[in-house]
Amino acid sequence: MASHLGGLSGAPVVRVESLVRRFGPRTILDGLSLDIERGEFVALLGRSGSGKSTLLRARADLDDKVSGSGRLETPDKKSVVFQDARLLPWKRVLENVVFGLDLPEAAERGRVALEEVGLSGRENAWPVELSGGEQQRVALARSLVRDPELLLADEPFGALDALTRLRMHDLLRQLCARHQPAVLLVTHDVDEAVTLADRVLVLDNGGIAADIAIDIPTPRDHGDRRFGEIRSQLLRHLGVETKPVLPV
Ligand SMILES: Nc1ncnc2c1ncn2[C@@H]1O[C@H](COP(=O)(O)OP(=O)(O)OP(=O)(O)O)[C@@H](O)[C@H]1O
Repeated sequence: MASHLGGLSGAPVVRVESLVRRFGPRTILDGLSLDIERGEFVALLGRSGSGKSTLLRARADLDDKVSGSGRLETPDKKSVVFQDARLLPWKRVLENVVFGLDLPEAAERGRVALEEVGLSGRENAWPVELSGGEQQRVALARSLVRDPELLLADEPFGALDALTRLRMHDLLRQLCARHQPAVLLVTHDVDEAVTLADRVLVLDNGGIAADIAIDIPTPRDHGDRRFGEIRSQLLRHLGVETKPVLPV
């Protein structure tokens, strides 16, 4: 699992200070500040429309559609994973993983990355021949082969069935432990956030409404008492009340 240890060694990987972002007259992010340390795994929860994707995709430069202010620093070496794998259908799996990677050892690195995500032997398959979960594995391999300092993930497992999602949690946890990127994961799934993250943030009213360190050793058990407490705390911040289950 990612740890905070790397954070002792220097500046944060992501620095967001008093960030304001507006679409036309609507202010979506309203003075939001946030640091992510090297190797830290941060999950971002928030109601639909609260601005999670806007934060994840925020860029330093503004344009006609987006106005705002504040400071936003992210590393050059960053990768993004979306809900859909976005593979190039006319390229084989290995070609997708190393697409645009201009290195003599690209193919070898691509093979290693595919092995890491459990897809050895599928290098020459076409994307259409893979299941949704397998395609997301390829997307993860494509991200990690670039050795990113920051991995941005926008609901990467949202389209997968529950069992595949659990398997992907295990895989992502292992990959992050090995590669130690800083991670910003947007998710609707409170359990996913508590399972994976070092820190969970709740976005509300354009700012960080809660910032909760997850003090549970990994791998984490959903049935654990502390897991349940943190889940309830987060649900309250999201405006969902949970009632304790009374013994009968
Ligand atoms: N390109 C855009 N132009 C105008 N408004 C936008 C644009 N992108 C997002 N918005 C608005 O900004 C608000 C925040 O959107 P965003 O996608 O960041 O929310 P979210 O928290 O990721 O939501 P969800 O959980 O439903 O994906 C929404 O009200 C949305 O309509």
